[in-house]
Amino acid sequence: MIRIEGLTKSYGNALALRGVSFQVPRGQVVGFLGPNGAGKSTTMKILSGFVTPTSGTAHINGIDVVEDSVVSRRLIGYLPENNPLYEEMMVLDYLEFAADVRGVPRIRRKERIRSAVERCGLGSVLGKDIQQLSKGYRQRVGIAQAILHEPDLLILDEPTSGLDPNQIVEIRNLIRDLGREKTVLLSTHILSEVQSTCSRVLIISDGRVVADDSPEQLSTAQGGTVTVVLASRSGAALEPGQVRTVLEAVPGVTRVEPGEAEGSGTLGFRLRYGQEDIRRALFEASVRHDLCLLEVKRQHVSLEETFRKLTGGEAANPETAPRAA
Ligand SMILES: Nc1ncnc2c1ncn2[C@@H]1O[C@H](COP(=O)(O)OP(=O)(O)OP(=O)(O)O)[C@@H](O)[C@H]1O
Repeated sequence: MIRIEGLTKSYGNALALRGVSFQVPRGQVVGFLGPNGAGKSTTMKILSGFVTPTSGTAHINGIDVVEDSVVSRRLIGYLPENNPLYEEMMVLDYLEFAADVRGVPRIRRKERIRSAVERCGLGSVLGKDIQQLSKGYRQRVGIAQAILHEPDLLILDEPTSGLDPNQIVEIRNLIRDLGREKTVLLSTHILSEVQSTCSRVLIISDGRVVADDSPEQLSTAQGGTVTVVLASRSGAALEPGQVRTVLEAVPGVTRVEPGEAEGSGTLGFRLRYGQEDIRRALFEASVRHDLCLLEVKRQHVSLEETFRKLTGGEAANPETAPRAA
């Protein structure tokens, strides 16, 4: 559905995209994550035909978005960042106007608007001016205008930004519902949103894609910690330094830190690991060294930690951030 190859974009001397490539097959709901200024909106604007790339190509369903932007735009429903709407218009008038702009044939217009209104839950506000609406309802109007022409691909730039928690849940449910029949690319800063809505995550930092995987795999690939509580099998006193040496030698363990014990005669440690699951090797080492594992608890790195690691932490701004790996 989407094929992007070697996309670059410079605004004057500033390079917003430094060679972005990815593909999205039909039917996926993809979360596009990245710190401020990473290049998410620029990528989405290029796909939607509002910005021309400096180099590289982008295709929607095989249609070049630069060469054939009139055709490619028909395949896309786009909700821009900040959702610009005509505030003084009534919701119904605005949707009629949007259907006209989108080239929805007159004969189909009524039915398409009815369907978008129903899907986005706008029935009760059709007669209101847009300026009277809450931010949540405005986002629904923005999504309704994006689906009027029944596009196969939805590009949603921060659809839940500025919403309260209830509104966020409602818009998320709407996106999940739309994702059952459409391909969706949505950008967000909210990591939990990606976990609850998306089957795939693309992380972009400083104009480059730095990760592309399912939310679960992304966390797993970054490793995590295993907390253990150990006792001696024979009843002999445990010597912390010796036990630590045993644990450090377990294949896959990258660091051993002190952890919580469970009472006298026990020792607790926190073991950091990379990609490998260390639990089997840990069990075997314990048996070999006459140790009894009273507790083993594994925790993957959270998506939030993964994001910070891949994007250079809080200072992840193209002007100031260290270049991501
Ligand atoms: N019209 C423009 N003129 C000059 N620079 C721009 C323009 N639009 C974007 N940029 C710059 O390009 C870079 C990427 O911006 P972009 O808006 O694509 O990032 P983003 O990931 O969407 O950020 P945010 O999460 O803050 O919306 C930033 O450094 C930004 O300042």
